[in-house]
Amino acid sequence: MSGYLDHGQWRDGWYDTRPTQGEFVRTTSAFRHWITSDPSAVFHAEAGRYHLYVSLACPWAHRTLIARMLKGLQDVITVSVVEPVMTQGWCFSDALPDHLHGSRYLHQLYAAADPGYTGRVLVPALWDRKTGTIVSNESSEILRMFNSAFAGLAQGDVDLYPAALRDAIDRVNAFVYDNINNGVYRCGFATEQGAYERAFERLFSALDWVEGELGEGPFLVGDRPTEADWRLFTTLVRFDAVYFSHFKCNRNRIEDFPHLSRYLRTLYRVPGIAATVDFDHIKRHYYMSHPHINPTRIVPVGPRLRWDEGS
Ligand SMILES: N[C@@H](CCC(=O)N[C@@H](CS)C(=O)NCC(=O)O)C(=O)O
Repeated sequence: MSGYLDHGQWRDGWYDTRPTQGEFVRTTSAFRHWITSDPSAVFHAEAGRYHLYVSLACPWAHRTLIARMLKGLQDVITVSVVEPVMTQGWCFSDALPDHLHGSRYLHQLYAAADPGYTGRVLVPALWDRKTGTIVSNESSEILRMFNSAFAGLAQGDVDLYPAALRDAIDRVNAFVYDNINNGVYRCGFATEQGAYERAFERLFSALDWVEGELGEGPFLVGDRPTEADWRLFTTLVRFDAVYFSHFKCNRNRIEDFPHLSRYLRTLYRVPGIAATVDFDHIKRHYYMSHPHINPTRIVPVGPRLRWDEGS
């Protein structure tokens, strides 16, 4: 199941919510180097140098895969995908191998990057072949690096973080992260009724707010999708299939919000995006990796989702 590294040694274990009255508190990402386009920097953008480890189930990793695809960095950044169901945390298999090191578990790479590492073993993780370490395991920063540092190597010319919109994007991101991206986890991983209900109220009042905003304009900021939209998208696309039932986020489905559901369809239909969404991985990961929430580990068959059909 899930666990963590304790001075480089794997230990099984879940998040301890006792000190926070049942509230889930996300741990901060440990590897925070920054890749730049400056050739004299230790970590500079180069084709074939960096390798991205992702889970197709994970909404945070999904952001980085979307940025890689929209920027046209598929030939520049190589990828390994972990198995959706955790064993010793994230793992690899013959079908889904670690293309770079042939490891069995992602925690082996964390221990290789830092033999004394203590903490959770998270995706996404961006590995540097040259220095043999993890450059970053913070999705928001990997997304920004793909957008800016790698722009000169990119096939696509889309800018996900345009200079003129940065303040507005940062404001929306902070709100969406606290209340929605992390909000669904706060609902699902709460271990006391009060903590769950507080997260639930915040989540749905935030979705109501976004619904209102999307009644005024097609995207969160400006008239084309920016990173703010893609960061929201990875939560919305999982919502009706997983968060609604598994995480008890069940006041409404996204399908029940006219503007949010229209917006979700629009983003899903951007060329290349549907191929980054894997419902088999998404559903098997959540329903099978959290036995304290779903002890039978049965994966629901539904719901029927119709984003790629007519609106
Ligand atoms: N702040 C991180 C969060 C990443 C994260 O929490 N990833 C989850 C998967 S959705 C994970 O790897 N969890 C494994 C664990 O907690 O043991 C980011 O945005 O990159």
